[in-house]
Order: sequence, then structure tokens, then C-alpha cells
Amino acid sequence: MTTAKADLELVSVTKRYGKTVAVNAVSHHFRPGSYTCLLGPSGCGKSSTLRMIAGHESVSDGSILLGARDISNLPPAKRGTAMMFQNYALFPHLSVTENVAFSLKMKGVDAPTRRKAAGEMLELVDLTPLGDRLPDQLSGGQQQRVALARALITRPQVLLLDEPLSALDPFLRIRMRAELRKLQQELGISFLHVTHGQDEALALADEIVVMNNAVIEQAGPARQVFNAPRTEFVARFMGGHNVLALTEGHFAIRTDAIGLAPATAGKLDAQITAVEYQGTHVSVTARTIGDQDVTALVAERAFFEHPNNPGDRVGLTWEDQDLHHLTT
Ligand SMILES: Nc1ncnc2c1ncn2[C@@H]1O[C@H](COP(=O)(O)OP(=O)(O)OP(=O)(O)O)[C@@H](O)[C@H]1O
Repeated sequence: MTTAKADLELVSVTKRYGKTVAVNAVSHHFRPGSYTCLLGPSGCGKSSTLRMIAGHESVSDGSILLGARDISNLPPAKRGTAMMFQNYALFPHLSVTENVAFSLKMKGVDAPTRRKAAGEMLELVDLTPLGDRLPDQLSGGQQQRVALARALITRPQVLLLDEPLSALDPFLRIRMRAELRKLQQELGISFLHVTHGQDEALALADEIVVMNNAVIEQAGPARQVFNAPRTEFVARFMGGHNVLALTEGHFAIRTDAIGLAPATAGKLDAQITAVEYQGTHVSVTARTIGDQDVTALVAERAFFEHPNNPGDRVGLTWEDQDLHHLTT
């Protein structure tokens, strides 16, 4: 399957619902052929952003460009995008093949061409033997693949996915996210995936765009956003970090970059308040003299060479290069 790669660009895009500003002058360039996760807490504006790109929601201000075209005011089917919904929105009375071929039928494509195209899509998502079933005769993971095939049959340049894994149980979610990633790499088109799960975004994305309060708080390659959060919000939301208030300002530092030393031998003195065994690591939380809670994630073997218990006084150590200055 060949589909042209195209740059997607948001230029100062705003969405207002009455007095609520759901998306506030957001600008971003999505690299062609990349997997991007739009990540943020409930209500931050990520679904509104996705729906404006899909054309299911009008743009209050600004423009959306795909390739060289301004698609801001085009109907959804004319944009070069396709959307896969959270609940899959399959037609219960249509077979798997008919569901997948539905948009071609709407376009007036003849039946043999539709069947052939639907067959190719079912092959792509490994569902060839199930074409005659009805949606309620499928597992959750299979329904999701039908929804994917149905979105991809329009040969979009950008596939938009709104919380595509949230209806699946945790085990299947992890399996399906690997399949999504593989599919995106095979097709080479851009996937833009809305999620509120940090793990999901880290596992899938080439680029993570973190939204908060209707704006982009930070965007960049997954490792960069995780390792070098720029704001306290991103550090806390991505997890795996402490936010330290030091005399020079606020800093983020990964929990696995904090070491435990004997009392007074570290950079900050603290008393251990909790020890949690996590298998490969042990999570040790300590409270500093200034009442900051700091978590040290210690490799299991290292911890049990010098085990600590709640109540122990320790010194917290780190390398200054692991501190990331936070702007707010
Ligand atoms: N149709 C609507 N009418 C009025 N307000 C809306 C509408 N849709 C969304 N909003 C508001 O806009 C803001 C952003 O909503 P949006 O659905 O984009 O957020 P989200 O980050 O996708 O959240 P969630 O993860 O809960 O879906 C919220 O304050 C929400 O209440």
C-alpha cells in the first residue's frame, strides 16, 4: 500500500466552546511518517485538537495544513485524514468486510473493487478469515483491528487515533500497542494518537506532545521529553522524576539518578519514610529536613547489599549533570 507522506501543521489553532477555550493558539509541525502521541490530563484539549484535524469539529481560529493544502474548512472525507474512534463505532448489523468497505460504498465505488480493497485491508490487519462475521462475534482486539482497517481503506496521509487502546484490558492493550507501532512503520504514514497514558506514549511515540490547559507544554522525541522535562507539570506528569527545590531554583531529577549514602555524606539529609519492593528495583522514599519527599529508585541488588528501612537517616546523592532546571 503506498500513500504519500505529508507534513501536518497546526498554525495558531484555537477552539472555543462558548466561553471555554479548549485549545489556545496551538502551533505545531508534525513530521511526515512519524508516530506522535498527544499526551495530557483529562480536559487539556487533546481530543478537541484531534477532532479539529479530522474535521469533526470546526476551527475557531488559525489553520490546519496538510501537505501544501489548507484543510481547515474541508469536510472530513476530503482532508487526507482518517479517524479511529475510542469505541470503534462499528456498524453492528454489517459484516466485518462490509464495515471495512463502508466508506468506499459511500463514495460510490463498485462492489468488486470494494471487496478487493477490503480484502487487502483485512490482510494488513491479519483478519482475513473473519470477513463474514458480525462485530459482536469478535474479541475487543479484533474489533479494534476492524476499526483500523476501516480507517485505513481511505488511504489517509494521517491516521488519527483517539484513545484507541482504552477499551482493552491491560494485557491486550500492551499487545495491541505493539501492533499499532508495527502497522505505522509498515505503512510509513503519520499516526497521531491521543492518550492520557504516559507509558503508552513512551512505548509508541517518535514524538510526544504534552498538552496542559489548552496549550502545548513541551514537545520533542520521547526520550528527550522524559529525560529533560522543562516544566514541573511535565516532570510530574511523565512520572519517574523528583522535583527538587534547591537554592538555585527548581530542578527535575530522575528517581533512578538519586543515590543513598550514609547520613551527612550526601547532598541533602533525609529520613526514609517508605520502602517498596518492585521486583527489578526498590523504591525508597525519604523526607528531607526541608520536608521535601524524594524518591530513589535503587536497583534490587544494590539495595539488598545495604538494605534500608523506614526511619533510617540517609544522605541523598546525585550527579549535578542529572538535574534539569525547570522554568515554572
Ligand atoms: N462540545 C463541547 N462543548 C463545550 N465544551 C467542550 C466540548 N468539548 C470539550 N469541551 C471542553 O473543552 C475542554 C477540552 O476538552 P477535550 O475533550 O479536548 O479534552 P481532552 O484533553 O481530550 O480530555 P479527555 O481526556 O477527558 O477526553 C474541556 O474543558 C471540555 O470540558
